[in-house]
Amino acid sequence: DEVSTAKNKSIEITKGINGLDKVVLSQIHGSTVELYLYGAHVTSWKNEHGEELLFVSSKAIFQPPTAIRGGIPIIFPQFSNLGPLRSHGFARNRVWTIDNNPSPFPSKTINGVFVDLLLKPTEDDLKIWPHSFEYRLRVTLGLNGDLIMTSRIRNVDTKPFNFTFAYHNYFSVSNISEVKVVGMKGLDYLDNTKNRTRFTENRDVITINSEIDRIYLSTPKKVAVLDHKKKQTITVQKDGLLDAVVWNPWEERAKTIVDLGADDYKLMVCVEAAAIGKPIILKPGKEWKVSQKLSAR
Ligand SMILES: O=P(O)(O)OC[C@H]1O[C@H](O)[C@H](O)[C@@H](O)[C@@H]1O
Repeated sequence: DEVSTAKNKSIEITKGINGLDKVVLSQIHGSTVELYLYGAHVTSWKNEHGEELLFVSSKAIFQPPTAIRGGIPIIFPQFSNLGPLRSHGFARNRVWTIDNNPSPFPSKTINGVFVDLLLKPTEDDLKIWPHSFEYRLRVTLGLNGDLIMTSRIRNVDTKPFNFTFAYHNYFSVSNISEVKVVGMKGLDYLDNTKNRTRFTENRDVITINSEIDRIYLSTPKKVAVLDHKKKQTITVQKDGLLDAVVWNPWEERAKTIVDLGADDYKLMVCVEAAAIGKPIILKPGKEWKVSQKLSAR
């Protein structure tokens, strides 16, 4: 019964693959989240039945400076090649620290178990991106198994800076042919496979049977991934993040990605909560606060 199966919620700091530091959050009904300090990278999110909801590549490389292929990379301060930095910026390639003394941040999630991580630029980072910032990430596993990620990015410099951002969610799917992405009808998108030409989506439901790489602009707060075979819906609820990226490399492009198994593209879809279309301009002393909540039902 309910009482005898309930465990205590817990947070455990342990070693993951290749001895990298990993945090494991566990909830009383059995759901779990795992994240690496390397990249503040969530690599696992399981429901109370122990079913994995995120995709991680069978060939993922858990070795800095390579970003982990799968899970939830944090894309900051640059999405893709939209600026002078390497693809997707550097937050996913840095070792974050645990913030044991986070600045005041009331947890709205009752009975959530959470960890706070912190990233500040090093001298070398300031050479490639000369802007002082403090990035605080709170990762919360709710009592009901929801995964909530809240980002607070503060400009501690003397000049404004601009950036783009994404929670680059890789979801696990039974087969890409079973997947429907909903919430984009009537929206404009930039097609990354066509030099970011702007088009308008006219489908109610997006099905995927070839390479897709699109930045949907100003989407509703909720977008969803339906998996017919799993009888599962994953909802991405965004707060402060206007855009949503949908990506699947499909067969040919997948072959060019060294850390993606040949057939892995069938088992994943990326639906990312992002701020790309209108880059964020942050003034000195100001903080930008956004979040996403992932639910699987
Ligand atoms: O290979 P990565 O740098 O991790 O990028 C993986 C993918 O991320 C996003 O979804 C972009 O829209 C894609 O254009 C890119 O290919």
